[in-house]
Amino acid sequence: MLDFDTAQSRLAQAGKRPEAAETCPLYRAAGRVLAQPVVATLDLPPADNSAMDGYAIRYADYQPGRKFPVQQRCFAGVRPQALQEGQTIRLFTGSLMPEGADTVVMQEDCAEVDNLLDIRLKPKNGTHVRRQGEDVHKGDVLLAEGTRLEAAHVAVLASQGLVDLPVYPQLKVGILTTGDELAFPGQPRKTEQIFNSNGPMLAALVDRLGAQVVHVLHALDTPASLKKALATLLKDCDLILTVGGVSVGEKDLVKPAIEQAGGTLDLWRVCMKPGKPVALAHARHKPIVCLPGNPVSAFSVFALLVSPLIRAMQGRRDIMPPVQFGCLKTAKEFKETREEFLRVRAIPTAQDLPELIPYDKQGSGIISSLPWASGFARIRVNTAVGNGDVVPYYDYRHWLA
Ligand SMILES: Nc1nc2c(c(=O)[nH]1)N[C@H]1C(S)=C(S)[C@@H](COP(=O)(O)OP(=O)(O)OC[C@H]3O[C@@H](n4cnc5c(N)ncnc54)[C@H](O)[C@@H]3O)O[C@H]1N2
Ligand code: MOO
Repeated sequence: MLDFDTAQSRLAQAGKRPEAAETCPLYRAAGRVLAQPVVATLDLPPADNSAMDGYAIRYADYQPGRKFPVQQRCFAGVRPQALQEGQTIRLFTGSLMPEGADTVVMQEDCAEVDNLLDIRLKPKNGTHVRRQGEDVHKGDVLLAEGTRLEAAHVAVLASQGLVDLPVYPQLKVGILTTGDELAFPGQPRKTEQIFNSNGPMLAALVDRLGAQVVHVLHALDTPASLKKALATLLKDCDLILTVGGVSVGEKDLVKPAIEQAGGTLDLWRVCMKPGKPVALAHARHKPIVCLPGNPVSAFSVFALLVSPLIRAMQGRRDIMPPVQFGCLKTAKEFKETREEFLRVRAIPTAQDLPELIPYDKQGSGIISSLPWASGFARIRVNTAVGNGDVVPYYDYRHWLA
């Protein structure tokens, strides 16, 4: 059995990074991955402007008690006149600074009567002016290639006036569930069947990572059914995720079906709990990850082993999310012969580290543990861990994004 960290880095490198780029409109850019760095072509702000509703003056003109005639009322979006000596121009937040003015007096610190401004509080030289380029300089690298675009990045791109962006094509993922005991939600369920929760769950996980779910297929436990499904997935997808049928049972036919389709098995079985029977194969240069059928195992393997592979194949820069730490709060002691990933809920505390509370049922079929938890606590192999011990914590927010 392969150790967890080796398996994680081998899976992360099991796919090709994208080469081609395509164009995506700004309004559809959230969730996409930049294929080129973005360099500023515009200073931000593009020109000095007022940070307050107030009055522009030349600081050198100020004397206590002096009244300033209001030369112009200059709203944001209006071009200001050049300020004449001893005068003031009425400005609003975002109005451009008039030529010759260097200071803005907030309207709360002065009073305008009959077109004359009386400044009641001595201003500070240069105050309340937002300087050209103080945010961004023309030529700055704003976003790196491989950045996954979120709303914050869209704000930066829009502020440069960009409408079309170079992005990598969306990764196409195919999902294959297996097993005669499964009925899809919406289909009639026989007494001997359970609903197929892994198919929809994996589709949601893939979608959340910003990849495209091309197929969610189901194969019966027969070589012919598996062969047909694999052929479709290999034709249409860049990455294939199968689930179930990879353990040691007589109907665990997925690995032989991949080999029959011309694939080669790269690894099988990782020293982790849940998730041991996970396999990695390649067919037609495309990675196929075979996830264990138990729903908690499939979910955990996806987060910890598959998500870095997907990020890499999407062309993202940061493929391995941060691992944090937390303090276990438990009445039990944990010790396993495999690296264990407990489903835990992290509770912030006044101290540095959050408390990690394990769900009371930790079996691989306990679906209710998944939405209850906020992440996984890692229990090192053959190491007894109990209340108050500090352990690595893998937060869903990072590992499923
Ligand atoms: N003799 C042994 N038995 C098992 C071993 C072992 O080492 N020796 N390993 C156990 C471990 S650990 C796991 S994990 C499972 C993995 O088995 P498979 O990947 O072959 O998965 P299946 O047997 O097909 O299914 C396991 C379990 O999950 C349910 N399942 C499967 N697919 C779905 C789905 N799409 N939605 C909901 N539930 C699903 C299935 O009904 C089974 O209950 O093997 C252990 N056994
Ligand atoms: O690996 Mo299994 O995933 O322990 O249940």
